[in-house]
Amino acid sequence: MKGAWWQAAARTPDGGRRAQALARQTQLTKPLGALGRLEQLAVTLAGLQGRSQPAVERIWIAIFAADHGIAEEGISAYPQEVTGQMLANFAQGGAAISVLARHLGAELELLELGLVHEVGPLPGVRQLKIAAGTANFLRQPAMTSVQCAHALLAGREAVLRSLEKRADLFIGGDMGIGNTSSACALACLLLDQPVNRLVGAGTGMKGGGLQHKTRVIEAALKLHRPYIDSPLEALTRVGGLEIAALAGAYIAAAQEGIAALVDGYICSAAALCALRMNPGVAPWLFYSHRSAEPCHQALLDALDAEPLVALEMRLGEASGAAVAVPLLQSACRLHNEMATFQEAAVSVSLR
Ligand SMILES: Cc1cc2ncn([C@H]3O[C@H](COP(=O)(O)O)[C@@H](O)[C@H]3O)c2cc1C
Ligand SMILES: O=C(O)c1cccnc1
Repeated sequence: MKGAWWQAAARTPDGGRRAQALARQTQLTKPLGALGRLEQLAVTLAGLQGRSQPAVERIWIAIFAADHGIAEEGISAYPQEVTGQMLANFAQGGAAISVLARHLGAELELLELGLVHEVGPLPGVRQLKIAAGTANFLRQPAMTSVQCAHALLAGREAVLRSLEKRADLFIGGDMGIGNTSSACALACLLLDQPVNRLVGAGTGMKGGGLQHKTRVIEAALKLHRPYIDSPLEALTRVGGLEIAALAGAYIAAAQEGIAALVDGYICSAAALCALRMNPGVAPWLFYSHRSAEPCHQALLDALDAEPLVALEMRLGEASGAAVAVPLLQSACRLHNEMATFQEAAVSVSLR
């Protein structure tokens, strides 16, 4: 698709602010480099936010929920109804991300992109209903190109709303039973790797169940591979509505100039799509955690990403990103509030 919005140039981070922040780090009362990667985080954020005092105070978390047709192949340990039921749980405040968002004082935006098992209107849930879930990609493309474009746009619109509320940081999250199969299929296509090297348990497929999941994804890739000539085509054929929305959000974040913190496995698959669709996205993404899913490391390697924490989490819902936020906040507060050698009358090393 020539001339689509996702191909428009990403913004360039502010090199002047970045250089200023780097200079300030040399003046703070600590041996240079002693705060490790926290120093780099503050310097990078200063460049992205275009301000000498970077901040992560207003946090926007958008959770994209959607069903996956591939779930009918028995590739998840949980039934498809759980997608909608968990969306209701998010809305009622009982899910992991509900707790973490409250803890952070973050805005939690819930978006229903398309369910098979409708849950009816829920307070606080934006219902877009792009399709009744994706089609089963073992038999046909998961999405039409129009559906995929709608989902990409849903992600962009979430980013635009976060900017209206003057958010400092955008976080996307996923909910969709079966989406580890989609993420694995995407990773195999984008990284040109065999399924058995990247496939993982997801919600808990082990032994024969995992073998079955592997065979289903292999068969699906055999069907689609001959038609895949672009990352967008891969996303359309084996992705999910929520994965496309996440990719759209990362691209829009880079175009509109807001830093995004990437969650785990599913979000990293979306981030790799986003980068392949628009390479200017790369500087705008921070990577929060390393998921216990084996495929995640392969994706992180391809993204040249070193996540902030590795807690063996494998939930999704933006939960890994949420737990990493305090690290970004610490980096900012240290950068902004520590005394300089001059202010504290501490001698600078002469050696
Ligand atoms: C109760 C529950 C809450 C979740 N929250 C996120 N996921 C995560 O697990 C699902 C992907 O795993 P699979 O591909 O094996 O279905 C996604 O919905 C993802 O968001 C959950 C899964 C369950 C069961
Ligand atoms: O790491 C993730 O994002 C993940 C892992 C398993 C299931 N859902 C999400």
